[in-house]
Amino acid sequence: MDASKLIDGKAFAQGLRARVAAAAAELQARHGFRPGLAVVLVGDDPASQVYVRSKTKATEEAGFHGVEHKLPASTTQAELMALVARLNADPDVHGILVQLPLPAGLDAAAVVATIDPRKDVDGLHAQNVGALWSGAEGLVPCTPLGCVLLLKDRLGQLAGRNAVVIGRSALVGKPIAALLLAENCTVTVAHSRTKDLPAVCRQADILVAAVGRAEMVKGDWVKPGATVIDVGINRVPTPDGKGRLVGDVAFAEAAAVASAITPVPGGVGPMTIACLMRNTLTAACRIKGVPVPAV
Ligand SMILES: NC(=O)C1=CN([C@@H]2O[C@H](COP(=O)(O)OP(=O)(O)OC[C@H]3O[C@@H](n4cnc5c(N)ncnc54)[C@H](OP(=O)(O)O)[C@@H]3O)[C@@H](O)[C@H]2O)C=CC1
Ligand SMILES: Nc1nc(=O)c2c([nH]1)NC[C@@H]1CN(c3ccc(C(=O)N[C@@H](CCC(=O)O)C(=O)O)cc3)C=[N+]21
Repeated sequence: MDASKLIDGKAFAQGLRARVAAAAAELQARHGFRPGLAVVLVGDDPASQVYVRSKTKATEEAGFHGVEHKLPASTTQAELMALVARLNADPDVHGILVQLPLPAGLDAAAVVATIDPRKDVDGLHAQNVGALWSGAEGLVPCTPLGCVLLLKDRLGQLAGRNAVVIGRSALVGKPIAALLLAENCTVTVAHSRTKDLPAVCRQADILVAAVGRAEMVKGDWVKPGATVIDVGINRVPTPDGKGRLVGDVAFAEAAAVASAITPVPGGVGPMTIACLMRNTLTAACRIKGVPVPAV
């Protein structure tokens, strides 16, 4: 594969995190506060533990105040809601992320509704969802924001392009569709009931896969010259038992046809973490009433 086709999310994310860290140092010097992020993890899903660890590391590197709350899977709805209420009231916390999915028996929608929308750095609260679709100021989900930053960096103007998003989750598919629509793309949202998905995908100048099915999107689903964003994170078994990460796109086949493509790992995943830092910086500045630095 021609290396210039690769969209290096890891490198872009490193740059973004460095700019966020510089802005945070400036805030500390001028206004005397640090952005604060609270990450809440319920239960002991090993994949979630990996993400939470990388979020905590990024929080430290950005010079933010960070708190990690690890709760047992036996946590009750009332206990979790009480923790969110405490974090809402904590003046040192400007961002709250509750890692999803929650263990069975806990109502994620009710928890999200409890988060102060100004601290909702995942952009999942109804107020932020409404703001995203109506063009008002709010907080935008991290993974979708990361995808669009990569697309604009690679393609410049997105207006008029045909975008196909596979997946319609509240965390990924729907907000990506909203952001691409705001960039004046013509957006199709495909899902498990879509008829002839390969033909729909072949229409796409921009193809975003957010499905959760390892290597589902084949090379002949990709329009020649298209830009492919692979959001999927799937661990597949290997003979040595360690497993490896693959995306929702069959990378080698798709890369042969596309003009640009994100790898997994090293594509959208690192952007999610960097955008979480960016959102926390934004939330902190708005809450404190100081200008939001452009990063
Ligand atoms: N890189 C990152 O930072 C992040 C990566 N992820 C990864 O992205 C992927 C998607 O995550 P998420 O949106 O939370 O997943 P969900 O399971 O919530 O949503 C999956 C979506 O894919 C659709 N779908 C499932 N099977 C098919 C199929 N055969 N054909 C077409 N559409 C299908 C579903 O359709 P329907 O609605 O009809 O059921 C649904 O809309 C996962 O691999 C996840 O690990 C997630 C978050 C961040
Ligand atoms: N409330 C909530 N918000 C989320 O944003 C959220 C969530 N819940 N639940 C789980 C998913 C998944 N997610 C990822 C974050 C970083 C990487 C990431 O950094 N991936 C690295 C590889 C990491 C590895 O090696 O395991 C990469 O793709 O290069 C992946 C996935 C955020 N999620």
